[in-house]
Amino acid sequence: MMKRVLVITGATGSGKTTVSKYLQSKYHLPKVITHTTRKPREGETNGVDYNFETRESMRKLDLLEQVTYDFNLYGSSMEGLNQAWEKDDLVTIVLDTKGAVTYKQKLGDQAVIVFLTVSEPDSLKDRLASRGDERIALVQRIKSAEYHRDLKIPKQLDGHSHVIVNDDWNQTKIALGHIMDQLKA
Ligand SMILES: Nc1nc2c(ncn2[C@@H]2O[C@H](COP(=O)(O)OP(=O)(O)O)[C@@H](O)[C@H]2O)c(=O)[nH]1
Ligand SMILES: Nc1ncnc2c1ncn2[C@@H]1O[C@H](COP(=O)(O)OP(=O)(O)O)[C@@H](O)[C@H]1O
Repeated sequence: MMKRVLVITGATGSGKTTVSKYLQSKYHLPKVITHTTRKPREGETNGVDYNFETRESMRKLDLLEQVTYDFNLYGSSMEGLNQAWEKDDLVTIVLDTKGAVTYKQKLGDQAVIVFLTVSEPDSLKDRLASRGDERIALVQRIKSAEYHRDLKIPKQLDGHSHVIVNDDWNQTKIALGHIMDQLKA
């Protein structure tokens, strides 16, 4: 089987982490752990949710791509991707849209993109608040250029992605099931 990576992308609060966790538990897809200089949120574990880095340790990594998102650095390595591929031919990764575009450009058909969105962008703020994000962090996030950019699918991915409107979780599970059926066929 060709090795592939299911790239989950979309705005903050659109449900990327929820989808990634569901794909891990229901379909046993290994997740590529990426690196960030962001501080861990409550409940996040180093080496599981992210490899949490300092600017110093981030600089020493050999990264496939790196972005700045809301003043923090995020990046993923070929080593991390290969580690996940050692476990399974189909793996998943959560990226911002800029990272998703890079993956599509570098990996072609090996990168299968899922763009998550909601029909009412204002609902994202409520979801972030109910997730427990600190108010200051939330306000800053919503102001960031990256947040606004990721509300819309980038033109390079338009027509080359599965788009899921994640309003209703049961519908999203059905849509993911269809994507998984296609990938396994
Ligand atoms: N390009 C890229 N984006 C990443 C990477 N790791 C995480 N991200 C993205 O960075 C953004 C911010 O992530 P985070 O602070 O965890 O907040 P979230 O949006 O609530 O998941 C999200 O769009 C993530 O998908 C990475 O290695 N590369
Ligand atoms: N379909 C949905 N309906 C309502 N809330 C949702 C839905 N999908 C996810 N959520 C909730 O929204 C919040 C943000 O989701 P999360 O997966 O953390 O988003 P992201 O990783 O894209 O920032 C979480 O509290 C999550 O439980």
